[in-house]
Amino acid sequence: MITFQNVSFCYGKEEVLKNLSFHIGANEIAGIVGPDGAGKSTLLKLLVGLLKPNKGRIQYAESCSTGFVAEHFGLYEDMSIEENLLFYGQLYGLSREEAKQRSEQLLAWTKLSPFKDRLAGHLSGGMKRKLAISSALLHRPSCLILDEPTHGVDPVSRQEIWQLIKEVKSEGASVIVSTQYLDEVSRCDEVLFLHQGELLKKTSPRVLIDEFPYKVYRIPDLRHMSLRELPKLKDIPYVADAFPRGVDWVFLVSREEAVGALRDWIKEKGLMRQVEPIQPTFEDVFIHLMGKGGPAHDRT
Ligand SMILES: Nc1ncnc2c1ncn2[C@@H]1O[C@H](COP(=O)(O)OP(=O)(O)OP(=O)(O)O)[C@@H](O)[C@H]1O
Repeated sequence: MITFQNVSFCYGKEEVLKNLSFHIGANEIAGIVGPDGAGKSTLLKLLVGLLKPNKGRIQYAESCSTGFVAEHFGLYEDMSIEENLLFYGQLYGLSREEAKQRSEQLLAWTKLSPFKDRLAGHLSGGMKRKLAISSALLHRPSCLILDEPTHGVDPVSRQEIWQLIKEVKSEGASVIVSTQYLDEVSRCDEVLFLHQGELLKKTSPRVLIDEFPYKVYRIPDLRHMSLRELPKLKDIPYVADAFPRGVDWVFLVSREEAVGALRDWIKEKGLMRQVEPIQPTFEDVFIHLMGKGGPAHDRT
């Protein structure tokens, strides 16, 4: 559907996207994941053609049409939900009948039907977000592009937004969606990890977890332990990384020998704790990828 070939982008002299190459297929949900300032919004603006690359090429399939919802989108706040939808339908060149039919479908998908006469200015954050996405879907684009659609919305709306994304996919379209929430990665077919303008990895969530080269262990509840101990533990042979998560400490381990050394440390500190194996999460994978500055710098 869309192919990036060695694409770089600069704001002035600052290069914020660096030599990105990837392909997004038809009927695929692609998640763009990365911390603040990684370049997610810039990448999406290139995808919709709002910005042009300084280097490289972006190629679109002939059938590709896009719908876009920016992170800070605009709605006509003094118009009702239904009026907003019909108005966008008009902007996209739909007949009133077509716009009405499509609006009804979108209102059902988003569960906004009972509120269709409410002014957009009087909606909750989650409802506004769903209306903005619906407005971008009136013309049935083959590729829907969403910049952080679930940022700051309540958990129920977040669930409904992902349900809507699934409906869009079931119609045959692709969805490209940026997020800071790593738990949303599992909902995507492909995930692109961006860090400081570089693409660290593009793969399916399952492969990401399956190929993670470390076993993950946890020592529970070390809230009273000084964080100054962590670097010492990172220096244990075959401990690839160690970091706190909540009150626990988490360890990425490349060989089992490291677990024995962690148990020795627990004994030495006089603690009653176990070293417990746990499933790697997308957060573990991402922290590890970022810490290593990408696969090219990987060490085991
Ligand atoms: N219009 C602009 N002019 C100059 N620099 C910009 C502009 N927009 C973004 N940047 C810079 O480009 C880099 C990437 O920003 P971008 O907004 O694409 O990242 P992001 O991953 O979407 O982050 P966020 O989640 O905070 O929006 C950041 O360093 C940002 O300060």
